Amino acid sequence: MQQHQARPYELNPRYAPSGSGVSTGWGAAVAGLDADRPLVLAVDGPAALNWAHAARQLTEALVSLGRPVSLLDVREHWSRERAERLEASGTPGDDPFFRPLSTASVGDLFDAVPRPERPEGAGVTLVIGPGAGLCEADVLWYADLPKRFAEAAVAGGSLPVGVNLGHPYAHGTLRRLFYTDWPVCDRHRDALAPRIDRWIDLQDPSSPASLEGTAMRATLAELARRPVRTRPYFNSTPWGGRWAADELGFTPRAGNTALGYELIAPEAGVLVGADAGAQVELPFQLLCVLHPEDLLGEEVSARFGTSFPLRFDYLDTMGGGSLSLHCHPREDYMREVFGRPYTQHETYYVTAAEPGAQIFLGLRGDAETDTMRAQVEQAIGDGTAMDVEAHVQTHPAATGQLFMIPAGTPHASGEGNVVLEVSATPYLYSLRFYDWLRKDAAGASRPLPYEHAFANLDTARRGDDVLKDLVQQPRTIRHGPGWREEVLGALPEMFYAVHRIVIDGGAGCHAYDDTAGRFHILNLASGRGAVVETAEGHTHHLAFAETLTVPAAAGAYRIHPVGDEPLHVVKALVTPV
Ligand SMILES: O=P(O)(O)OC[C@H]1O[C@](O)(CO)[C@@H](O)[C@@H]1O
Repeated sequence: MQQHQARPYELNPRYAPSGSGVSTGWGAAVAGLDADRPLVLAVDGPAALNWAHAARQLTEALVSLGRPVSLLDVREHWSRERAERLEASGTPGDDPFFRPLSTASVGDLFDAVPRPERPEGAGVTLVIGPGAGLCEADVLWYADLPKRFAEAAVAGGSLPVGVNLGHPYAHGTLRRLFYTDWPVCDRHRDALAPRIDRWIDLQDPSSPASLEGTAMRATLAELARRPVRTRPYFNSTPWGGRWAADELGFTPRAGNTALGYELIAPEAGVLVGADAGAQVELPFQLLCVLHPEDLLGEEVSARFGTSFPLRFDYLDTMGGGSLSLHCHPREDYMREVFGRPYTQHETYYVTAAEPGAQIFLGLRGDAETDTMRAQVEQAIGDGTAMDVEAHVQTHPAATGQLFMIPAGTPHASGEGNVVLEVSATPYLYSLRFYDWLRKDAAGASRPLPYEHAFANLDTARRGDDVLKDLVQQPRTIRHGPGWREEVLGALPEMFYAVHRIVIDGGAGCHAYDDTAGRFHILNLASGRGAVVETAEGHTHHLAFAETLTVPAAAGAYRIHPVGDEPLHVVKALVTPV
């Protein structure tokens, strides 16, 4: 194996496309169209995108080639009444926080899908907007804006991007975005994926980057069989810290680095291209949709379909505050009330901690729910601080310790921590009890859906059982010369386990593993660098704090340390039933 040098955390992991390369500009995209015949060109994509700007630019590019354009904006054909009915009903209509996941489709927006007129000569009928791909067209393009842009635009009330599906000109809401637009638009995109002729990334609207559909699918087919890293980013929250800015080089938009999206599959993207000037960000989800068995493995995909079930993210509270005290929905509540097939079990692995830092986890033996509820309501009512430690246990945040957080367990990371969350994928269901009386600049608190929280609070596991069940000690399950694999945490009610591969370091020392037909996720939690080398000969460098997916199809692999230092590699996998 070739020698690797340690390198810093890579903010933009990028993979070469298979087949044709990434082009930039509308001119390059339209140059690939068949010039000799009239065309109906459909450009589909998510609701939160500057469609008017894209249509203008694309029209100009076509006209400059001497092609007359007539525009059909499918958003003008959406029915208002139908748009109202996209949201699922189920949770009480006035639940201000959550909605069950919508099971509607983009097609439900139309009384009848419009029929584009066939142009003549060199003419192009340009059909744009979410649902354009349902129209009869000669060519199908998909224009995308990664979800973080939609969330920022909706949260910041900025038009024209910050809208909801079905309401193209009005300010959108996050509730509608998360629980209706995203599931509906994602299903639509996934259904189109096998026949998209060009993927267009509109992160830089003045210079769209695009990749031919065949090259996109060939690239995804390759990546589904070899180790791959998604593009990480951090958001900012009232509790965010500064570790990711100081140590990893992130530049947060709003002052702090809080939740680090290492691998949150529904929002994650894979960068494909030669360099930052010519790259497209493809949804990681497309790997699951197009290659579920290669990526997830046969058994896991039979169980979870095309949903990638595990999530790795950071909670950075170094120099920040404590997370809200919250819990997550229990399995049946998640299914019945929120319409998700599996729930938000979590674990916290402490990557780094300041002296004295704590994790809040589990009820005290003497906690009384009625008193806890009274204090939660008083905090909301008159701003009296809740005595959190009278109800919830605190544990020292020791580096390398894993805390298990099955659904229903009250928890929070305290200030002064870098927590690697190794969790089930759902991530939008923080049922908050208490948020430390924090207010934003406008004097508003974050949502406190405490009725949902109490409905899900596990009051049975408390006192000593919390330490016994949820703060487990490592158990070695495999070892070799200079390395061992430990189970850090597993519980019967959780469908995944968290392991750690410890490599002592030194010349020639490496660990070996095998996906055995189920994907692994690896994170270098300690050490300067590692190289993952698969049996097929693919190698992937992993620097400190980076997260890597090893697809099921990768099979056997080795982990080599870079340099002589010992390594800790956190590994998660779905456990066999
Ligand atoms: O509600 P808070 O304080 O922002 O907590 C962050 C939330 O983000 C997560 O880390 C991921 O969804 C949850 O564990 C937690 O509920």
